[in-house]
Amino acid sequence: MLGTASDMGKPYRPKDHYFQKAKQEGLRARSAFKVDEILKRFPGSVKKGAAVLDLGAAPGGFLQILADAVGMHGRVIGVDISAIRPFSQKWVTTAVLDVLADDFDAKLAALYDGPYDAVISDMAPKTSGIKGTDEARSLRLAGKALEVAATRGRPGGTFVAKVFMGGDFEAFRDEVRQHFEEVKIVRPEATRGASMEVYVVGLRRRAPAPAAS
Ligand SMILES: C[S@@+](CC[C@H](N)C(=O)[O-])C[C@H]1O[C@@H](n2cnc3c(N)ncnc32)[C@H](O)[C@@H]1O
Repeated sequence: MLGTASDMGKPYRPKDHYFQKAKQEGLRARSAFKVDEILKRFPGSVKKGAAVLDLGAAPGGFLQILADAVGMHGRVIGVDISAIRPFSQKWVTTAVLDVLADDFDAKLAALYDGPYDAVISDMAPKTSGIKGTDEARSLRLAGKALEVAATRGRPGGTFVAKVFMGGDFEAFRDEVRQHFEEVKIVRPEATRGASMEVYVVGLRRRAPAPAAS
């Protein structure tokens, strides 16, 4: 994992401290620092040998951190509507997939059928500039990530999803609580100053209730 960064570039500056730092460290995106911070805050949330799904993974900053976190005996599956430059690590698989497409679940199962120890989403919609619309689109993506975690996540596993604050955010957090024993809201240091984004972290996925007979 990466060294701790305490000097933050909070106001929006496209080539800010984290941008420069990512470049120096050979990272594909400054967002790598966000997942790095989340993994450090919750030790054991992604362990060596784990199977991790990264939704909205392009260009691959999160994937670089996750690949190191799980190591060669783990699996990392990264999907995005944009293509992701391939990884040299054999345990990292990437694919172009739209999580909102009707055939997403089947295509994901064909890539790796799970179960996943962690489902992580950094998905963000194309922003319209209309606050309510962007919040609703963000929640739709996060809601899909939660659905995947609830169906393909291993009991005891981890969930992380980026969400724009506002709108039905609280209802979403409550929904995450139904599936995970502990829920935390994290705003990593590398988050840009004006951004409304936070990460909802679900720890220790509850075992699904047995089907009624
Ligand atoms: C902030 S970027 C992710 C950055 C990435 N975590 C990294 O570290 O490189 C958000 C991503 O969400 C993806 N995305 C948005 N809608 C999506 C969808 N319906 N299905 C899959 N990916 C989607 C975008 O294409 C974009 O690459």
